[in-house]
Amino acid sequence: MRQKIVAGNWKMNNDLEAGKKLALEVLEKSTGSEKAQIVLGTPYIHLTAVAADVAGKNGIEIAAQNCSDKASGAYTGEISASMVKSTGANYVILGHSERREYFSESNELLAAKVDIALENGLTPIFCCGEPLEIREAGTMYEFVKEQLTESLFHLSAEDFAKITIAYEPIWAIGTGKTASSEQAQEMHKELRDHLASKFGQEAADACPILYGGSCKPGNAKELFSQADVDGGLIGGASLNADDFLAIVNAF
Ligand SMILES: O=C(CO)COP(=O)(O)O
Repeated sequence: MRQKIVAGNWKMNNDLEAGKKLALEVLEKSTGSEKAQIVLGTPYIHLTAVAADVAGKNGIEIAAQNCSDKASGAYTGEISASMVKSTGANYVILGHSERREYFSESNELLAAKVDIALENGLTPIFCCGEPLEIREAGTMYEFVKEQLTESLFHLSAEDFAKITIAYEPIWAIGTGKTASSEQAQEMHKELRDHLASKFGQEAADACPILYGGSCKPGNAKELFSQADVDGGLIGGASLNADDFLAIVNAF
């Protein structure tokens, strides 16, 4: 059976003290026997402290929200994959639509980020998803498949086996407008078939595909009951430990 994962993406929220408090609250309120892997995606500056406090406890894993496509050197303000790994984080969220939009991250750049994350032992949570106008034009499957093709299809079978995907329709992020469970399932199935066309059915069947976009305690169960929805990437609701754990426990 595919691994179930519920990952919080805190985005640019919480100063260090508030972040540590939130992570400790998630630890306290979790049991270690959740059916889904819990991942906390914190800002860079929180990684070291949060990893020291909670990484590996009750099985909780830590994620960065980005990393550089470069290994090291004169790139002021950047954080490398090896630096992320050295904090105790084992995951990195890559290609979030906010990074694609506000920081001009292209599919090609993201292919390089995926490579360097894998080289450094990080599990990429690779985000994809279409804007509203593409959904309305009805070309969303082609659009999202192309994101996967351009950023992931160069991978070896061995490296592809380490990838987690998060489908996040941009029109559902932070808007309170969730994709219906049917819309999520249809896209996830399309993406899994697309991955199977490149990596084979067995590899595609083993790849966790998470849903993100206004996923809340009230709709998580319905979304997670879909055959190809293997968990969630949670923004707003991950900033509250009770809400976040209610989503984790929707499995
Ligand atoms: O962007 C998201 C997670 O990466 C989703 O955010 P919301 O859950 O706040 O809609």
